[in-house]
Amino acid sequence: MQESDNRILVINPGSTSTKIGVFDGETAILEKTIRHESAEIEQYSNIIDQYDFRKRTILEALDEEGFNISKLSAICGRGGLLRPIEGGTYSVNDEMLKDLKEGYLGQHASNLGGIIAYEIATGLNIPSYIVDPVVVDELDDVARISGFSSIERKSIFHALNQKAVARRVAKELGKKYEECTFLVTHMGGGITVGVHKGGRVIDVNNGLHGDGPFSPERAGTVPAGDLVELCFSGKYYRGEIMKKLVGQGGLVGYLGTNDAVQVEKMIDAGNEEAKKVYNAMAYQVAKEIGAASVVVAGKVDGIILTGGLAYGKGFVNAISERIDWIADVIVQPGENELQALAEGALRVLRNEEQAKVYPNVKSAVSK
Ligand SMILES: Nc1ncnc2c1ncn2[C@@H]1O[C@H](COP(=O)(O)OP(=O)(O)O)[C@@H](O)[C@H]1O
Ligand SMILES: CCCC(=O)OP(=O)(O)O
Repeated sequence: MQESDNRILVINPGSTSTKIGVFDGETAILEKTIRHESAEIEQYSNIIDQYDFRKRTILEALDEEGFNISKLSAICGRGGLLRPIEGGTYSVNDEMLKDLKEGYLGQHASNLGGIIAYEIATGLNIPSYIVDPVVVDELDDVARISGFSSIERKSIFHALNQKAVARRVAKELGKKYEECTFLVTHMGGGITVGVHKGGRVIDVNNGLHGDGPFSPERAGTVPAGDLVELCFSGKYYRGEIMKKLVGQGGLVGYLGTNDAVQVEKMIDAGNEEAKKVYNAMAYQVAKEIGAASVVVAGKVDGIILTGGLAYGKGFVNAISERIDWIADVIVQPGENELQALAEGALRVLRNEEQAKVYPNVKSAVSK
């Protein structure tokens, strides 16, 4: 190991996968994605119930690759649905663990990132961190107003990857991230479209159970009145409705799978329903990007398409042909989250930054 004191394990639990990495300094020596079918995930009623299964998955994967965890110097997990906070690297502390276990702003696999990081790290007597959690909140005030005075719009999105990819593209363009205006679209289990301006994400759809396009496992925006009728129809418990919005929504609801590769195979085999639904998802993503462009009056340096779905050429084309009149479309398939987690931890381990203490300033924003 080049940098003997800086071997970092990074843990990224997503809705359709668990991704892990081991880094020596900035260099990845292991990156692994373990995909989870919706049937495997659906047997758990709460995210916290997935704790043993996800932790075991991680430890078994490390074992298979012959990694000795006693050599680690820190563990960094993807941060979940905490109170709204500014971006950065945070030490996992008791208050954070409490909010992650409860799911302060809701239930999502990323809640497990900090918890698993802490549990493994404590056994090894090393520090644990999270970086740029899904609740990073940099919204302009105008974007908080929903139109329903009892409900405020929230910033829940792929903050870690959106920021990491936007920084990478800015560098490739020879600019600073803070000088650019990008519309960044992350397309994974959930789909979020963020408006990045002056180094802040000033507007974004709530990708969990708020608004925006439907996704492999989420319903996105649904007609509000019809949803209210369904909630009070007596046919469903609260938990069942929530599952129809998150987990069993989107592609899962229509086609029974969260796997876009599978959907593409169904389409190739002549399944017309799969074609219609997949095309509708591309249509909704494009529509959301169009709406986001209006936030900055069309003055956009680039539209970035990223996340697992950005590997799908047909899907990307179906989006691009509707939006490429706005700005150049830059496709960055997959994500940079493992690297971003490692770099966030490294900045602290190298004393370039101090770890932030949770919770901080923005936690006054209402639930
Ligand atoms: N080569 C590919 N072509 C099309 N879709 C893909 C490809 N690879 C992965 N995907 C899809 O991307 C989605 C997962 O994206 P990902 O960013 O890994 O999600 P998450 O982090 O939420 O688990 C899945 O629907 C998966 O099938
Ligand atoms: C909760 C917003 C982030 C998100 O949707 O992540 P996944 O795509 O990994 O589920």
